Amino acid sequence: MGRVLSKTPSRSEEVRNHKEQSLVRKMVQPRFVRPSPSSGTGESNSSNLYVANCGPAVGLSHDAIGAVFSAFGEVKGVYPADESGVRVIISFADPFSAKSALESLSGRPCPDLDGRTLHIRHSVLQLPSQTLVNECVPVSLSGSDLNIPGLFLLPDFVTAEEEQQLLAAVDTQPWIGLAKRRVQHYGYEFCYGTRNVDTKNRLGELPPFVSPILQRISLFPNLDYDPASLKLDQLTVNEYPSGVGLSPHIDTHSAFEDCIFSLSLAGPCIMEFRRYSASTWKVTSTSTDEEEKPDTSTCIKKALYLPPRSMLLLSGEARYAWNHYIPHHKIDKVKDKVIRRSPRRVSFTLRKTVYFILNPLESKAKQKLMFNNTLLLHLPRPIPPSFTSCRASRKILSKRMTTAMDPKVGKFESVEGADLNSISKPDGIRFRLVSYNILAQVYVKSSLFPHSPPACLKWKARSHAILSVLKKLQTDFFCLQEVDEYDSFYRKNMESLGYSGIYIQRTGQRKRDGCAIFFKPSCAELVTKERIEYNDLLDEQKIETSNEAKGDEKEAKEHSGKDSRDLNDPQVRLKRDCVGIMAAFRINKPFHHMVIVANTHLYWDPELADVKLAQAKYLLSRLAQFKTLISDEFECTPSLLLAGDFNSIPGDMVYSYLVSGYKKPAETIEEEEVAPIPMCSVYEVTRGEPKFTNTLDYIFFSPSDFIKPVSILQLPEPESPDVVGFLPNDHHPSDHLPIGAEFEISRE
Ligand SMILES: O=C(O)CCC(=O)C(=O)O
Ligand SMILES: [Fe+2]
Repeated sequence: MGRVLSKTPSRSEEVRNHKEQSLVRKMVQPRFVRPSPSSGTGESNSSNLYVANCGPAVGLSHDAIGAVFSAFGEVKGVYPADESGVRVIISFADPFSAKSALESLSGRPCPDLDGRTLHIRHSVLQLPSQTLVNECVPVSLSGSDLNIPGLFLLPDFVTAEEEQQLLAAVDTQPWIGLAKRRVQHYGYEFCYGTRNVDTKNRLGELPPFVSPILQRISLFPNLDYDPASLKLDQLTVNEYPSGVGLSPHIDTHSAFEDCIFSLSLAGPCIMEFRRYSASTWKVTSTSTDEEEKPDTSTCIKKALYLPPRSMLLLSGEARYAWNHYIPHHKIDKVKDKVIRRSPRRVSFTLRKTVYFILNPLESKAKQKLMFNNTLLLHLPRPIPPSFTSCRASRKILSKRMTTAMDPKVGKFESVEGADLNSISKPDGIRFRLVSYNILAQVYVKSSLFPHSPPACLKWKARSHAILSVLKKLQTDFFCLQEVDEYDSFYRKNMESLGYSGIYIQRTGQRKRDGCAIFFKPSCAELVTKERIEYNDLLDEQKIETSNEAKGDEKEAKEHSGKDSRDLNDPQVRLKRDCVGIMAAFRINKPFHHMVIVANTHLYWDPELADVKLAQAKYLLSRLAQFKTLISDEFECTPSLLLAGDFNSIPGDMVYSYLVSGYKKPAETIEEEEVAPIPMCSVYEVTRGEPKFTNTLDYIFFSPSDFIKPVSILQLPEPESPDVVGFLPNDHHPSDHLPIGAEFEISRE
């Protein structure tokens, strides 16, 4: 009788099995895709997650990602979600593991994945009928036939011999593998995760083999552009195998100047162009660089045949108003001919990077330069005594009141027909947002508020009065600052008023208040959120040292309320523990619309105006990135609201910076100071900024054709009896008053 063979595989068998399994895994990759923009977080009983903002293109291998997710259950596979290299599908063995991974990891930085903030949704299974249909757009053979201003195509820009030399040159260089194509970067690396260039890392001069092309470009006919656009310093070489295309996109506005040149080599392709109707392109052009997936009914499409050796120039309208893309086809129809794509097409895309000196995300060296310049140029300005909500400047007497608290709130007053013109749409979405610094109890000491009635400073009376104000305001969103006792008091009480909340506490140990956004789930569904910590502006290695120093200075600070350490040290100066929070909400009725709401509290001290400015810049850079992510992931144009206590008055550097993206170029301060997103203050564009106490708090919104403020919360006149003297008082439980606005969103 034969022996029963052992079932335990040998080591070599194990290795082979593993290899076979990975092969099988690759071959049978399930067709899971990202959920459609209208399906919210996807199918919540799915075992598959769609994870954005991580992948090989940002240096995170599928194995590393799988290891992090396997902490929540058995991971059956990690697959690219698309060709971007920054989105993956995680396939769990069961839906419970998927759900708990989503709940634990989504919307917060993941320390084991380079601190990237993951955006996770349940994935959906793609049905076979949804596979790509080859839509036909008539293909033009010449650039001028397309009739797109700023687009030029020059055939035979290089000779066949030069083409071979260029291909040979890049083939000696290492390729970076993306999901479906390979790339090389010269000058600066283009980072697919952020859709930006890493200006910290100059890779060097452009290689000598492109010099003849650069020379020839300078002789390009029709060139009448700003010479800055033509000092090309970035080259991306793309290699597409047959059938592989490129998704619709507009090259990143904030990363690249106007003129973009693309040389086709080795094989032809069809490049398609699409844009929204003329009335909307201005709006999208001001946003950062999103992949646009518009409603096809309002979109014009054109197609151009790019023969090998031709050079394409996209500039002006062609560069900013039209998305360009290469359909993923193996066969293209050009006029009446059927053209098979060659096994390989290589393109050289040449661009000029934009250099932002004051971008706080740039190199620390530049930050310090900015820092010193600002210090030299900007003298601290005292807050005028009329702005009484700045605690440090409160010196005037008020009458004492001892009666029980009787909170008062203003009414929403219509501003339709005010500066913003359009007529109200009957089927628009309307919602209200209130911003309110509720004054953390930790700051409420009678020594700091000597003129307020002592009874109204007590936590119990004040907290209940605040709740009563919030209840009376009946708004859809609250952006609250200086929220302490979030878990023990506000969250629960707001829940019983029908609100859900998200919260970020200040960093550091000393001050325990933070920023909260409360929203009505009946109005808006929370999709994803991100934390903003302004201590990110610090040079990380040095934080340790400053922390050590902290203990010694603690006592001194407590007495003065100020930081007695060396404020010339940027590490000390920038470490203010201030925070913000931003979130994307989906409003479902009467139609789907995504709204991004950000809430923050910037540093208070007028003497540290440069620090506040650095915080404001960091805030807008994060908001712009978040907006790009949301537009891209949810295929939408979100509206953008930013509220908070900015501790700045109109005309301050912070205020001027925040609205600089909206002003006409002639009005902007200096070119490098322009904010990456257009923002304007809702009070300013309607009734004017309030004359009174709240001139530190603002609600900004990003103007577009489809959002307009329809009412604002009235503020009392300075002489109104309920505000005469000092806040807090019996009618106002904080030293700030709530500000608010109602917005109307019309269908895009
Ligand atoms: O391959 C091409 O010709 C276009 C490449 C492109 O659009 C890009 O790199 O942004
Ligand atoms: Fe492009």
